[in-house]
Amino acid sequence: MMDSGSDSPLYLGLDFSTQQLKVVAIDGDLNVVHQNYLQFDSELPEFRTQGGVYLHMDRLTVTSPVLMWVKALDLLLDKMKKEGFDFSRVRALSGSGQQHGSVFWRTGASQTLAHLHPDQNLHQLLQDSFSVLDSPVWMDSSTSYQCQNLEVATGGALRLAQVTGSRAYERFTGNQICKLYQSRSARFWCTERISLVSSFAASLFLGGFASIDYSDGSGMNLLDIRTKRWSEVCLEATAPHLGRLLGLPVPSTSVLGPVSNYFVHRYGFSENCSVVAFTGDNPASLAGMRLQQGDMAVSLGTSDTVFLSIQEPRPALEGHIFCNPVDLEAYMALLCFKNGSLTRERIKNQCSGGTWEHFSATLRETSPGNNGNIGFYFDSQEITPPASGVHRFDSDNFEVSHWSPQVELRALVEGQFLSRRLHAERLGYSITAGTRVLATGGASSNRELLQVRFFSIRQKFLICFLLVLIHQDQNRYPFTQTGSIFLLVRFWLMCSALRFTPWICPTRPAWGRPTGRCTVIYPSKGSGTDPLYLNAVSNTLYLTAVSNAVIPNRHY
Ligand SMILES: Nc1ncnc2c1ncn2[C@@H]1O[C@H](COP(=O)(O)OP(=O)(O)O)[C@@H](O)[C@H]1O
Ligand SMILES: O=C(CO)[C@@H](O)[C@H](O)COP(=O)(O)O
Repeated sequence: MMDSGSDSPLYLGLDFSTQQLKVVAIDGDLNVVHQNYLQFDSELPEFRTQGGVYLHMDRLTVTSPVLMWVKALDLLLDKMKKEGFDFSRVRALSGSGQQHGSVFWRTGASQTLAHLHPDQNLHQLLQDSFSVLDSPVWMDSSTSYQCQNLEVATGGALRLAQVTGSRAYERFTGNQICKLYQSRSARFWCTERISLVSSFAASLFLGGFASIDYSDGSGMNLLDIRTKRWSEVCLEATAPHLGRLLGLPVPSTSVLGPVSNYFVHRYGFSENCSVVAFTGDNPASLAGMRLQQGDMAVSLGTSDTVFLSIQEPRPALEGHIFCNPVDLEAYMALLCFKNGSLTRERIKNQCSGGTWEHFSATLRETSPGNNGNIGFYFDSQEITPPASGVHRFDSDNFEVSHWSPQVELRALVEGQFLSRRLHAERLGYSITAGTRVLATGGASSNRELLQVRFFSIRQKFLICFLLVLIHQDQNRYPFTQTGSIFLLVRFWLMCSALRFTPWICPTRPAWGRPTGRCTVIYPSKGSGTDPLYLNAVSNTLYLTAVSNAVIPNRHY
C-alpha cells in the first residue's frame, strides 16, 4: 500500500470512533498511501465491549473503557511499524473522535504525559492517569435529571439552544460532567482536566493536554456557538471550576504543537511533526466531504447522522447547530439517530441469515413501499425523536406484532430513511432540484441500502436530485479521517506558502467526475415507482408511532 522509494511528506489522520480506531496516511498530492484499522471488540477482547461500549444495567448508561482507546493506539501504531510505515515522513497529524464522549484525567496526568518513557506502551504508562475509567459516550441517555436542571438554570430549552446550539441532550458532555460531580464527587475532585474523545486523542500525541476545538466543543451544552467561548451561565450550572478543567477552546484548524518525544523515540516520528487539533467525527466528515451550499450528507456509522453546512444558525428544540470546522463564520446543522447500524445488524442477524449479502438481496427482491407495511425500530431510547420500542403498521394502519423476515427487513430500512427525511424537513432542510446527498460511514458501502431513497417525490412534483454515493473500496475509510487530514493539509500547505487550492477533496477531485473511490448514482426518472411510504399517510403513521412510543424520563 505504501508508495515505494519516495521520501515526500505524509499527513496522518486517525479516527477514534465508536467501534474501531482507523488510520489513513496521504501524501501532499492527497493520494492515500496507507490505511489500517483496529476493531475494539475483536482485537481487544479483554475489555469485553459490545460494539465498542458497555451498556449498564439501567440500560441508559453507556460507557467505553478509556484504556481500551489508549491500548488501541499502541497496537495500531505497532501494526503500522511492523508493516514498514515510515513515520519519519509524517509532517503533520490530526484526527477525529466520536462526539460528546468525555475523558477525565486524574490529577498528575499532565506530568505523566510530559514524561512518557519510550520503552513502554502508552496503556502501561497511563494506567493511573484517569479519574474515571469508564468514559461516558454518545449513546448514554442517563442524564435527564441534569438536562432538566440545566434548562431551568439557563432560562429554558430554547434559550439554551440559542446559546449553545442545542437544548439539553443527555449525551452532551456538560450533562455528563454534572452527573459525575453530583453522583461521584470524589472522582470529580481528583480530576485535573476534562477532554472530549477528540482532544484526549490529540493529548496522547502532544504529550500534554490538547485544547478542545470549537466544532466538537459545540456538542457539550457549554460553548456559546456565536462568541466561541464557554458560556459562564452554563459552566456555573454544571460544575465548579469548570472553565479551568476544560481549558480554552480553539479553532478546529489550530496547530497545537509538535508531536511528543515519546513518538519520536518509539516510532521514529520527526520532531518537526505537528499535531493539529482533533475534532468530532461528524465535523471531520463535513470537512472531508467538502459539502457545498445545498449539499446534504448522511453518515451511516454506528449512528446515522444527517448534516449540512449553513451560514445562519437557527437553533431549534430538535437537532443541533455546531460551529463549522472549516469556516469560522459558518455553522453546521446535524441530526443524530441512535438506532442506526446496530439495529440494521440485529435485523440482518434475525431476518437474513447474518450476512449483508442476504440483507442486500432481500432489499433487491422486495418492492419499494413494502405493500403498505412500515415499521419504526427504537431498540434503545432514540435521540431523534426521544422514543423507544418497536412499532409495526400494516397497510390498514393497524399495529401488528410480527412480519415475515422479508417484510420486516424492508420495513426497518424504509422506516429509518423516512424518519431521517421527515426530521430534516421539519427543520427546514429540504431537498430541492439538484440537491446532492452524500453518504459516508460503514453502511454506505451497501448500494441496496442507499437505493432505498429517503428523499423523493412529494405531491406530484418531481424533485430531481442527484444521489452521490461515495464509498471507499474496502468499506473502511470514509471521510472522517480524510476530513481531519484535509484540515491539516490545508493548514500546512498554506503555511508553506505553496500555491495550492486548499479545497480540493482528496477523494473527489471534481463534482461529477468520480474517481475509483467514488460512485455517482442518478435518480430514476420513473416517478410512478416511488414508494408509498413517502406519502402523507406514512408520514402521519410515523408521527403517530412516535407519539405513542414510550418516552421515558423526558418530561420537559
Ligand atoms: N455491507 C454493509 N451493509 C450495511 N451496513 C454495514 C455494511 N458493512 C458494515 N456496515 C455497518 O457499518 C457499521 C460500522 O461503520 P463505521 O463507520 O465503521 O462505524 P464507527 O465509525 O461508528 O465505528 C457497522 O456497525 C455495520 O453495521
Ligand atoms: O452523537 C453523535 C453525533 O451527535 C454520533 O454521531 C457520534 O459522533 C458517534 O459517531 P459514529 O461512531 O456513529 O460515527
